[in-house]
Amino acid sequence: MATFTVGTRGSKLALTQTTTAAEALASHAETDYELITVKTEGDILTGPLAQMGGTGVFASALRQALFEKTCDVAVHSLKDLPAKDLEGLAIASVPSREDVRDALCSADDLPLRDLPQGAKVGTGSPRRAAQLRAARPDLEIVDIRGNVGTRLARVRGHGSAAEASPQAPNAARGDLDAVVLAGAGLKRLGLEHHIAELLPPEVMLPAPGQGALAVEVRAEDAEPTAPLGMALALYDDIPARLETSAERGLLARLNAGCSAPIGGLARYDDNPDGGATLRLDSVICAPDGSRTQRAGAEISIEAGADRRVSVERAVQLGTLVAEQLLAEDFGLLKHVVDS
Ligand SMILES: NCc1[nH]cc(CCC(=O)O)c1CC(=O)O
Repeated sequence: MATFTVGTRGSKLALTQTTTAAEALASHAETDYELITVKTEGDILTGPLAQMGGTGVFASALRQALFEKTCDVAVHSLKDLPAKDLEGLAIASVPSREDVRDALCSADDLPLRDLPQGAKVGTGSPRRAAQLRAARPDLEIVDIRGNVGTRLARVRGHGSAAEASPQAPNAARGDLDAVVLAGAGLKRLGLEHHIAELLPPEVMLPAPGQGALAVEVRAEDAEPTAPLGMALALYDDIPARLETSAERGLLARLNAGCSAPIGGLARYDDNPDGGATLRLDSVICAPDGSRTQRAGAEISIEAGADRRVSVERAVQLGTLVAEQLLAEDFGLLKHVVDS
């Protein structure tokens, strides 16, 4: 087939993720690709992320580029995609997932429990802020944003920044005691030496879709007979696809986006009989962390189950868990619904 074009945001993380996906697709399809950098609203606006309102600020320009045929393939961080599918486009692959956990990066590499009383911890995410406050009510949460390097520099100090060498990661200090970032982003950028602690899901439930990529194309290009169809299908990973389908099902039913204080994590585990269990856990937090509401459920997936049926069941699992949260609503849900 002819060369295909792949749209990407300009950040280092986006370029790394997009290149990984493009290389995999090109090798499955035995062809070449061309990268096209697209500027997105999320990269241009500077206000706190949580106040920018609406979902998908990072994704919309890339999707526009697909519709306009500026590119054939768009690679997104799955957690930045709105939970509702968009008519005319298809998520053709969800490749195998990176680490799903949130990472604490702190001065002197202190874990969460050892941070000094009243320590300043930076995050722009209401979900992370609320769960940090629930675990450590004494912390001072500071609203920050920017790319991974900028955020790390708030702890490591500017001269050292994200590019601090593994030999001297603590060469300088910033104005914060710690920041929380997705472990996946740090690992993909080769910055895992900055991670003091990968926060366990019991303490910090990650954002739905965290650590996963979504490869999106125009719907007709996802067909098995389309030039890239087989390559896209080969790049799709069943566990990652089912986990993220459940997590997106949860968000879709709650009508919530990535700036809502909602955590959701599904895990796919193989069973000895050849089948698997898909379990989804979720949390909604009061923004001040004073209350949290949890719900979870699981389904079993038979050996050799049809992929399309399993995806539908995963989405239903998300809906079911969302409805458990809605049924027991203690008034926290009014914080989650995006306008
Ligand atoms: N919202 C920004 C964003 N979107 C995806 C990632 C990291 C990679 C991932 O979670 O897959 C990040 C940065 C972060 O949350 O620290």
